[in-house]
Amino acid sequence: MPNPTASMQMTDAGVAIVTLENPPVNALHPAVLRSLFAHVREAHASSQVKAIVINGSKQRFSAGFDINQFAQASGGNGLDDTVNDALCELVESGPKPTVAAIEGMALGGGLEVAMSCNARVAVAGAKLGLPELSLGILPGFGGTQRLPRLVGLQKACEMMLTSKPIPAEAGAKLGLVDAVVSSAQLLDTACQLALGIASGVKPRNQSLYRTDKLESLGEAMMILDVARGQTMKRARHLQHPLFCLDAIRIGVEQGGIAGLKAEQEAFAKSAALDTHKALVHIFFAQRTTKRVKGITDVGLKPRPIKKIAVLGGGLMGSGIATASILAGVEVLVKEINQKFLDSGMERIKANIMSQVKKGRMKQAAAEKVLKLAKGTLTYDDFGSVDMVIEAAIEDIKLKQQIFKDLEKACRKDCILSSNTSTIDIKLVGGQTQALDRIVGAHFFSPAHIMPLLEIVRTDQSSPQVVLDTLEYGSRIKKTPVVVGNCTGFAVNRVFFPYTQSACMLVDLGMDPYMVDKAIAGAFGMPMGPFRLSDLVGADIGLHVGANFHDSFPERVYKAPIFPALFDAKRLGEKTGSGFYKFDGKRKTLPDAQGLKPFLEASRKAAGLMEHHKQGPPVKSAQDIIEFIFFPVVNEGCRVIAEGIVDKPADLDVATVLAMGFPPYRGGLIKWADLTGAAHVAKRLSQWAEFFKADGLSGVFEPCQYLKEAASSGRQLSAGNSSASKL
Ligand SMILES: C[C@H](O)CC(=O)SCCNC(=O)CCNC(=O)[C@H](O)C(C)(C)COP(=O)(O)OP(=O)(O)OC[C@H]1O[C@@H](n2cnc3c(N)ncnc32)[C@H](O)[C@@H]1OP(=O)(O)O
Repeated sequence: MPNPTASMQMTDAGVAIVTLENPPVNALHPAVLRSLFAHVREAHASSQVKAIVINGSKQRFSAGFDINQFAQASGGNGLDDTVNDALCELVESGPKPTVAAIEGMALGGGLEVAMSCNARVAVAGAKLGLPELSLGILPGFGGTQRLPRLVGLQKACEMMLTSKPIPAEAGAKLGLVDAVVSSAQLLDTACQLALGIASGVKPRNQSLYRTDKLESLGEAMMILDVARGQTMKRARHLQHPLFCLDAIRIGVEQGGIAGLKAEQEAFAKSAALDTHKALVHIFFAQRTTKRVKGITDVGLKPRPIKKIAVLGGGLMGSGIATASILAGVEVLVKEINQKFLDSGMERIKANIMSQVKKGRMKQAAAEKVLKLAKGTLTYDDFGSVDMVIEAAIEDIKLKQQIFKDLEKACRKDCILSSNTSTIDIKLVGGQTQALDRIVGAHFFSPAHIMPLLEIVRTDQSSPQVVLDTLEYGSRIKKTPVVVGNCTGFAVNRVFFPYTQSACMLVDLGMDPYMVDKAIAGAFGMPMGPFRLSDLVGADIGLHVGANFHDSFPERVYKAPIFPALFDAKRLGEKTGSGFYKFDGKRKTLPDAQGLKPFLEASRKAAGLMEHHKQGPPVKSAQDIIEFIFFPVVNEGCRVIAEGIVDKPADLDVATVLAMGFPPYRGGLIKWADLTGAAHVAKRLSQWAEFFKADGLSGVFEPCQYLKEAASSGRQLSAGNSSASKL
C-alpha cells in the first residue's frame, strides 16, 4: 500500500492542484494533513501560483480524518491540533484563493477542509456531511463554525445531529456548493473558478467570517434550544451531541474564532468518553464481519446469486423476498396452497409499497421491483435458482421432508439454506446427501428491515457455499455474521439469560416494570425483558426456553410465570395482554392489577423467597442492569470460547443489530471490557453463591474464559484463537 500523502501539480494557467492520496477513501491520516499543509504553504509562497485547487485521488475527495488514529490514540484524541488549526486558516485566508473539487464524498474532516476553501465545486451525487457524532465525537476542523455560516443554523444542526450526508445538488441549493458539474468537468471548472477569484472577477468567500446565512441572534438561540431539547429526549444517554451544540452556541454568540476554541475543547471532552471508544469499535467491527478465517482468506471467489427461491410466504418468507427483490435478486416464492401464496405475494407488495409511501421509492421503480417476485405452488422451476431459503414453520419433520424434496428439485450447485432460529442445521438437512451445501440463513423479524443476517455454518458446510451466502447477504444490504451451529446460534443463545434473570428478580419479589425501566430507560435497550417477551409471545418463549433447557439444563431457570401466562392465553401483544396491556394501536400499558395473581402464583411455585426473605440481591438500577446483563456476557464468553463466532467483535455487531444493544456502549463484549471482566466475574460469583441453596448456582457461575480474563487482566475481546467451530 502506498504511503498516505498529498501530491501537487501545476497547470499552465498557474493553478496548483493539491491531491489527497490515501485510497480507498483518502482518509486524512496525519501524514496526509502534514503533506497537504506543506503543499498549500509552498503554493502560497510560489510566485508561479495564482490559485490553489484541492481534490482527492480515485474519484473520492475524502471520508474525513483517519478513524484508525482514534482507535490507536492512547490518552490524546488522535488529532494534531497545531497542524490542523494552521492548515484550515492557511487554506481559508492565505495569500492565494482556494477551491475544493469534490467527487464521491466529502465527509467529516474532508468536508471541513473543503469548507475552509473559498469555494466548492462538486460532481452530481457526491455526498457531503459531518457524520462525526455517529463516532461519538464532533467536527474538529472547524465544522461546527463553518457549516452554520454556509447553510444556516437550522440545516447545519440537522446535518450534524443526524450525521446524514446530503447530495451535492442539495448542497448547491443550500449554498454549501458553488457549482455542480459532471466528473469530466470537475477539475476544469474548479480551476476556472479559482482563477476567477484570483483575478477578482469572483468574490473570495471566507466561511468563518460570514454572517449572512446565520439567523438573527434571537432566532438562533431558539433553534439551539429546540435542538437541545430534542437531543436530550432522543439521545438521552449521550453527552457529546450537547457538547457540539455548546460549541455552536459559543460561535454564534461570540464569533467564529471563539467558536473554534470552544469546538477544540468540546472535541477533546467527547474523545475522552467511553461512548467514542465504543462507537469507533462498532464502526470497524461492522466492516470486519465479512472477513472470516478459512472462508475469505483462502483465495475463493464468490459466485453471484442472481435468483433465489423462498419457501413460505409468511411474515419471514415475505420479508426475505422483499429484501432480495429490493436488491435486484429474482425470487420464486413457493407456498403450499393458492390462499397462502396470494397472501404472501400481497405482503411483499405491501412491504414495497410502504417504501413508496415513505418517499424512499418512486411508484415506477416499485412496480419494476415487484416484477422480480413470482409465486409458485410447485418445485417445477427450482432448477433455475442459485439458492433456496426455507422459511417454513419450526417443525423438524416438515423441514427434513422439504430438504429431501429440494435435493431432487434443485441443481447440484444450488445452496440450500434454512431460516430456522432453533433447529440444528445438520438435523434439518440430515436426510440428504447435500450437507456440504446446506447452511442456516437466519434473518430477524421483520426480515426486510432488520439489518443482521446470521449465516450458520456446520462442520460440513463448504467454504464456497458460506462465501456465496456472505456475498448474497451483503448484496441484500444486510450485515452478515458467520456463526457456528448450536442451540440458538449466536444471538438467541447469548440472549437467553436476558429474560430468565429478570424472572428470577420478579420471583424474589421485584416489580417487573421496575426491571424494564432499568434496562430500557437507564441502560438504553429498545425494550426491557418483559416488554420483549410480550413482543415475542409467551408461547414462543416457552418453546424456545424448552430448547435451551434441553441443551444447557445446568444454567436454565424454568420461570413458572410463563406456563401460567400461556394457560391463561396472556401471550403478549398478539392476545392483547401479557406482562403489559395493549390497546390494539401498539400502545403499551402496565397491567399491575391483571398481572398480580400470576406474579403471586409464580413466586409461590418458584419458592425462591423462602430462602431469601430479604428479597433480591440487587436493588438499584445499575445493580439490576448488571444482574440482567452479566449472565448474558457469560454466555457470550462461552460462545467465544467454543468458537461459535469468528471473532468477539462479531458478537458486538450482532447484539447491536439484532437486539438493539446500544451501539454507544460498543456491543456486548466491548461493553463488558469497558466495565471490566474482573468486576463481571466477581458479581457473577457472588450471585452463584447467593442462589446455591436454590440449586441455581449454574445460572451465574462464571465460565472458564471469563475467569481467565478476569484473573489475567486480558480483554474479553481478545478472543480465543484455539477454538473454532467455524
Ligand atoms: C476532525 C474530524 O472532524 C473528525 C473526522 O473527520 S472523523 C471521520 C468522519 N468520517 C466518517 O465518519 C466517514 C466514515 N466512513 C464512511 O461512512 C464510509 O466508509 C464511506 C461512506 C466513506 C464509504 O463507504 P463504503 O463505500 O461502503 O466503504 P467502507 O467499506 O465503509 O469503507 C472502505 C474502507 O475505508 C475505510 N474508511 C472509511 N472511512 C474511513 C475514515 N474516515 N478513516 C479511516 N478509514 C476509513 C473503511 O474502514 C474501509 O476499510 P476496509 O476496506 O479496510 O474495511
